[in-house]
Amino acid sequence: MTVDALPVPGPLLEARSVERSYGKTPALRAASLSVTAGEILAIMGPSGSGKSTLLHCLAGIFTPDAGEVWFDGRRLDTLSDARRSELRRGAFGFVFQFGRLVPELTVADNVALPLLLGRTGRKQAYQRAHGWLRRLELEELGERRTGELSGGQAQQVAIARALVTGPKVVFADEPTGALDSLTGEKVMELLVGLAREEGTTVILVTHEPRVAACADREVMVRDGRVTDPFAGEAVR
Ligand SMILES: Nc1ncnc2c1ncn2[C@@H]1O[C@H](COP(=O)(O)OP(=O)(O)OP(=O)(O)O)[C@@H](O)[C@H]1O
Repeated sequence: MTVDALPVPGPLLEARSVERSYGKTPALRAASLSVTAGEILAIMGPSGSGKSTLLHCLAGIFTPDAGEVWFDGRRLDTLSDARRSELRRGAFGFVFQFGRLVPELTVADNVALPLLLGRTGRKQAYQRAHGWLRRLELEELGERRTGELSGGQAQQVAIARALVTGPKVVFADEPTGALDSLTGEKVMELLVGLAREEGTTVILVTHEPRVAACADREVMVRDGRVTDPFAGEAVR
């Protein structure tokens, strides 16, 4: 065992005293958080408190200025950019507020894309993409351009794209933020239902208590620190 290896089982993903600033603006101050495999966690907190920055650090998109991030028994923040990108492609899926689908591509292309960017062959990538679209009852949209979708349809396609690689963790940053509340609820039910079926961990940033209520656990970020909203104390 190397110094940078944790015994397994342990937390699947963990931030340890993570600090991160934008220039002189501190966004995270000793933020600590740990998530177990299969858990659905909601991160809440006021605007500007550091939620998105924490999500980006956990996902290995940002590297912390100080502190550590561990994933599946390995130190994530000290990996090279190339290794972190590879790990993100294979083990993580992402759902963003506005779907962020590629408008020049069809729905099926968008869902197949994470596989095509990895090492999956074209035929298999499209088979899997169509399989997910069937599962979501969206198959008839496969050849449409994403600009022709409603907001709710676009988020469902984004969920298919996030899950198509069979990720261990899905990061969702305000996934219902651009939707009306009924559509948002349906999108959340879909995401949570599929994650539970697949055993996928979900880390969800949201402002909406109703969305957070779908999670197994809620934490609050305030002034760059993670707290338990019920205990009002820092989370270990
Ligand atoms: N690119 C950036 N450049 C400078 N400051 C930034 C940048 N991104 C975020 N910040 C600042 O860092 C702090 C935390 O921002 P972050 O986006 O993580 O908060 P948040 O809780 O996700 O906010 P919101 O709920 O409004 O999306 C804020 O003070 C914000 O103004």
